[in-house]
Amino acid sequence: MKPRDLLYIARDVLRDMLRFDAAADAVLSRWFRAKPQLGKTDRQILADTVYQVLRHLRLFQTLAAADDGIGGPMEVRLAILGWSGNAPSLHAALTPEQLEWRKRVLAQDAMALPEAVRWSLPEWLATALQAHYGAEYSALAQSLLRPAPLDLRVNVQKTRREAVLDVFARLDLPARATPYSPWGIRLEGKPALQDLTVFREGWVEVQDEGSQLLPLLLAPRRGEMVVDFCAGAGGKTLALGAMMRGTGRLYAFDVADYRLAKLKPRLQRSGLSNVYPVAIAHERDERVKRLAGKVDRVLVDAPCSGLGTLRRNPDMKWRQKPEDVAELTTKQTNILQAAATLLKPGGRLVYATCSILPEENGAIVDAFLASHPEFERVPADSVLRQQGVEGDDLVTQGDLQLLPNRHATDGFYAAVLQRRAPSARPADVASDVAIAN
Ligand SMILES: C[S@@+](CC[C@H](N)C(=O)[O-])C[C@H]1O[C@@H](n2cnc3c(N)ncnc32)[C@H](O)[C@@H]1O
Repeated sequence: MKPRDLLYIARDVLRDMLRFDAAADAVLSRWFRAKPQLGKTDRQILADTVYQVLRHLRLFQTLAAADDGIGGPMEVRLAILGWSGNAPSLHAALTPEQLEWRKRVLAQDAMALPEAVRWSLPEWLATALQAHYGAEYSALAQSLLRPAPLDLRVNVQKTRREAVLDVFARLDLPARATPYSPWGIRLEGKPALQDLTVFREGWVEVQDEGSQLLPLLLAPRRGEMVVDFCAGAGGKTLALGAMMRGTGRLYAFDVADYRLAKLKPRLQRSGLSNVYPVAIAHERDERVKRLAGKVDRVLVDAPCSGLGTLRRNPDMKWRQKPEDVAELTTKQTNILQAAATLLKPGGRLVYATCSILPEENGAIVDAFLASHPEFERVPADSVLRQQGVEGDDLVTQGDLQLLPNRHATDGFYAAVLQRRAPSARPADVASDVAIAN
């Protein structure tokens, strides 16, 4: 497709996306389906351009409003500023006037603008992050603007990380072991995974390194009864199933059928036979109640604002509002309480989110512990150490706290909780041996 035509498609996609009534990836997929004539490179440029605009939206809108020297609707000017093709395609896409305008606008000194504009954060979020992260706010805000790398998790049910790294080396695809997760591989580029045998055969799955640490905190053992309470498309379910070496029973609950449906092909590739997807109506569903007191370990990967994943989903910062976060915290509280009833005495629960807001994280766990004296917090650093994960900087006030500026992962939070055994010994994490290998 001619770059100039692509620029105007980007304008139309942005017009749709900036209504924020659907997730950006869903809007983009709809456009890809509507425009089958777009080639692979066209799609890449289109995706990179509109995501660049979503990341820097507040800055671009401010800059483009201050200098409207080329006229036309705001969406065209945003697409011009966000254009992410190479130099020849840029010159082919823009008129000389547009090129000149782009150069002039992007050369403006943004330092004079307020930080929240420079880092393209809505005011409420900038205020919340600044209040919680203090001196780290600036580094965090800037790290959220950078695109995320492509991380993979090696399926230990089928292979070892070294074997996959060897395959990538032979294919000349730059890749390296991730620093924290024992199963993680970080790729430099973004190869089409569907074309790779290692992917088709279930040796690897796409999963951010931070997300890989949550199953490690739950540390399920062979033969146990485990529930992934908010399993979605099963990113963490698959890792848990592999840690259990395909033994025991792993229930994958979720209220969204369509998300569980996406787990099915992944399960097939994974070679796991211990996973039981169950669609529940809500957290108090009869199918949940039937397992009360019978489960060894429960993962609650709670529905959240997703604000820790802005590198991948920059639209979330524009779609989420403070009142949505307030609604989510009620949901999180209810889900945590219901999930906790499943545990046997001595059982472990991990409460996790991909949010960086304290009200969805520590505040939920603190309130739960205050009203549930039969539970106690287990220090996440000791659990991680038992699992062979080094990194004291991963844990803040006893809980896992991952941030893109510190750990080059998405933002994740997780607390490890244990239901006290009747003998009421304090959390004896030392007796909790590392996963059977
Ligand atoms: C953060 S996502 C889970 C992502 C998933 N664990 C993964 O690794 O791919 C949260 C999930 O919670 C589900 N959910 C929302 N309300 C729920 C409820 N009341 N009970 C169980 N799951 C719920 C959503 O459908 C969504 O799939």
